[in-house]
Amino acid sequence: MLTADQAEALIFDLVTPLQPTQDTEVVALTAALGRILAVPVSSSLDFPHWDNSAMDGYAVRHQDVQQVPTTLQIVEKIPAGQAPQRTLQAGQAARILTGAMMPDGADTVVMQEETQRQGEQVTILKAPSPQNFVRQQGSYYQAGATLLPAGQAIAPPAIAVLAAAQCPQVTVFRRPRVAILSTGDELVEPDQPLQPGQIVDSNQYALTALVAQAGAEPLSLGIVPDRPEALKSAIATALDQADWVISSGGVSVGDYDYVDRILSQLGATLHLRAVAVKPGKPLTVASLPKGDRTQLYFGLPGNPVSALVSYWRFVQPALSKLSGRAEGWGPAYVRAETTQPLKAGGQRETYLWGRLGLTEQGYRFTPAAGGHSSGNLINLARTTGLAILPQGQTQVAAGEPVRVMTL
Ligand SMILES: Nc1nc2c(c(=O)[nH]1)N[C@H]1C(S)=C(S)[C@@H](COP(=O)(O)OP(=O)(O)OC[C@H]3O[C@@H](n4cnc5c(N)ncnc54)[C@H](O)[C@@H]3O)O[C@H]1N2
Ligand code: MOO
Repeated sequence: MLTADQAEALIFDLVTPLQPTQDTEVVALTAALGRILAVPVSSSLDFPHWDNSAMDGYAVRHQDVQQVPTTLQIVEKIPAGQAPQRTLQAGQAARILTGAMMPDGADTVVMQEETQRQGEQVTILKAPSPQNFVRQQGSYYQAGATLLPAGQAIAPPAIAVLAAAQCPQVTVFRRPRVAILSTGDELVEPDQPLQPGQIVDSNQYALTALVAQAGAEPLSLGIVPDRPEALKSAIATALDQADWVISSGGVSVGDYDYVDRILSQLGATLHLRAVAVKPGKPLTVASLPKGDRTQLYFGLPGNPVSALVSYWRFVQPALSKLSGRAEGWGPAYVRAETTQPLKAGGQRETYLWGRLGLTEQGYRFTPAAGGHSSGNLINLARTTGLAILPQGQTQVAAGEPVRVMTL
């Protein structure tokens, strides 16, 4: 059985990211949050666009103000948004406001607090250094410079950069489409009355939300009964309609665990059937050709916690690579001090869910109350981290460090 790291590497190798030549769309900047840039964005402008003042004060010629106090004649007032009208001559100053364009002839700004005004004259009280408070044209970046590389996720500061660079639209990767199905005769929708032996299909809803959160487009295909023909046609439809497919349930060794067999019948190559982790040991990863690309199928275990942990650990990073992101596919890991003892069986790498908090003394991990059964979905809702005990380790004492996967 592969370790989690081996499985992660194998899965990454199977992923061909969306292509900038064919998998893109143009979206308005207002709809670009969270999308992945498909082509680099470069600037058509210098930034700042022209020399401008960083302060409210007076634009002067540095050579005029080396000996202070000295009094200059004010020849113009330049508010932001207005082009200066005159070239500054010897002995002259221009009243200038923050962000306003420097007049020709001026090279230095003296802030208002270091001057004294009398009518149309200003006395400079303190000698400034050359270019004082002047933001030089092109000093932040120059026309032609790359502002944002391809593969970057567009966060709010990037939106500001794109707006400033006059990009009202951007070319981004399309959202990958991920079909989701739940297998099991025992499953019912949340609004249905429960008969003895039935449970609600929570995985469909959890996985749909997770896929949407990852920036992909979820396609919820509902519950499929444990009948091979029904499952085969549902999986075939899902493969047809989506880039990738995620199912939950039916991947163990039970009498109704048909997923792997059906994938083989559909011509898929099975790469993985189990990983040495707890929860989430059964995990089917298969690939199929579709046109000139490869589709992936993830068969997650049915237990609700196992399904989510498997998704976080193996599917989400792969989806991140598929989406065109250039880096940062996997989750972030931190070292945290556990506030309570942690226990594991030791046979498989074990993931214990709980709350990860950041204090001034560093990260703290508190395991969920009520135990770590892979069927106990309830205490997963407040989880923000998964503490990882390596294979062979059976406990961590309170106050000791532990590796935690952030969620
Ligand atoms: N003999 C063995 N039995 C099991 C093994 C094993 O190695 N040998 N592995 C166990 C482990 S670990 C897990 S995890 C489960 C995974 O089994 P399946 O993926 O085949 O899942 P099911 O049997 O269909 O369901 C397991 C469990 O989860 C509930 N479930 C299923 N789907 C959903 C859903 N959509 N929403 C909420 N809950 C769901 C289901 O009712 C079962 O209780 O196998 C062990 N068995
Ligand atoms: O791996 Mo199963 O996921 O332990 O419950």
